[in-house]
Amino acid sequence: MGTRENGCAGSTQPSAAAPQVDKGVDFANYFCTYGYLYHQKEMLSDRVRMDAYFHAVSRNKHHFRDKAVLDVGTGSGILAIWCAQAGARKVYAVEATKMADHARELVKGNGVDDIVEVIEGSMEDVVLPEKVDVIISEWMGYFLLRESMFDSVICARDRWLKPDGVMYPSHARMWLAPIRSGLTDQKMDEVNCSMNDWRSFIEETESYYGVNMSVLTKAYREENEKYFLKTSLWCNLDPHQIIGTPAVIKEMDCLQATVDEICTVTSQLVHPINIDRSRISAYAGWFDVQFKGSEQNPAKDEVELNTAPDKDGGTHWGQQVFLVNPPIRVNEGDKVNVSFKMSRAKQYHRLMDIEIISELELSSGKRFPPVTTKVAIE
Ligand SMILES: C[S@@+](CC[C@H](N)C(=O)[O-])C[C@H]1O[C@@H](n2cnc3c(N)ncnc32)[C@H](O)[C@@H]1O
Repeated sequence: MGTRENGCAGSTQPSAAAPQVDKGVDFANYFCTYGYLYHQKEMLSDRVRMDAYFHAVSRNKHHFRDKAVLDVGTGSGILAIWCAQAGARKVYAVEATKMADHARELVKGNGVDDIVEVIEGSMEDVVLPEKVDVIISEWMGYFLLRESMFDSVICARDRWLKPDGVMYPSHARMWLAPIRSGLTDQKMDEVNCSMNDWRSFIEETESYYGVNMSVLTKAYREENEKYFLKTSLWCNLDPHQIIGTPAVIKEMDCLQATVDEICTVTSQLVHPINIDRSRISAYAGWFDVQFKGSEQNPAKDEVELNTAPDKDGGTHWGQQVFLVNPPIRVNEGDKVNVSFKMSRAKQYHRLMDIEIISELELSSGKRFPPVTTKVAIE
């Protein structure tokens, strides 16, 4: 901690992985939606998310009492208000969008404006008058890292967290599991349907207007396959759809994590299959985060926020589903060896590209040639 090696503005040694982002483009593509109350309301209505943060703060008041807190990306101000209610001496609530005005109103309306100071600005540019004891932030995107907001939290931590400070959440994990789903067949049907429509379109265009469009057929198919099959899907899955043991792709201690290590995430996984006569038609990715405090300053009551498939519903994050086409036939006792890689999309650092190489190993020990699945998280 204390170094500025993670791509913060003003860093003396910017990380090679830290992107040079045009702020205007970033605002148009990313921040603008957070400026709307309807979007904040979606997050505020996610009971699993809300309960986790609320319990983490209210059951660990010793971390907050008389302390200085920084809320990175305060949005409506909800986390900052809870920190004040838990006894914080001062809460710096930083928000990049005009939602800061609403946050200020909400803070005042709830009588904690003597404690919570809402600062409109990008975390990377904000200067605080002191270092803080706690950094709280809800920075998680789909499959944990989409949105790349954790970069801003790392930047804040390296600049503003005291050496014995605590992160809320303190730890995070990414998970992957093979699943069965009708979605792969459904999306393949949609590609076929779209190609049938394209063929009629070609015939009509040639007969009415004398131009043969068929040289574009390959490009049209590729475009459709990218849209229907090679872009991840948002789902809240039923746990019964998981057909192999989930595996942890990555674990992070939020006090230690660096931007370099999250720019590209690679992992070798093994998923034992535990359902007979099934098909891996996709992989599902999700995350969990823990509020455990730190070694020096542990939580009294540890809380977890889990976005795994859940029969009682789920969260607004759901799971990201990566279709495997064609599906892989499996039986109980087989296992699938996976090489996983997630990197940031070249055109925009807040989106992700996924590569999953699956090698099926039968219970007899026979191995099949690896199959590669490439999917974008958009
Ligand atoms: C997922 S929302 C969470 C909002 C609120 N903390 C909550 O839990 O309901 C993330 C918020 O962080 C803000 N944000 C993201 N990156 C930021 C940055 N670098 N500086 C300031 N605000 C940022 C976004 O505009 C958005 O309002």
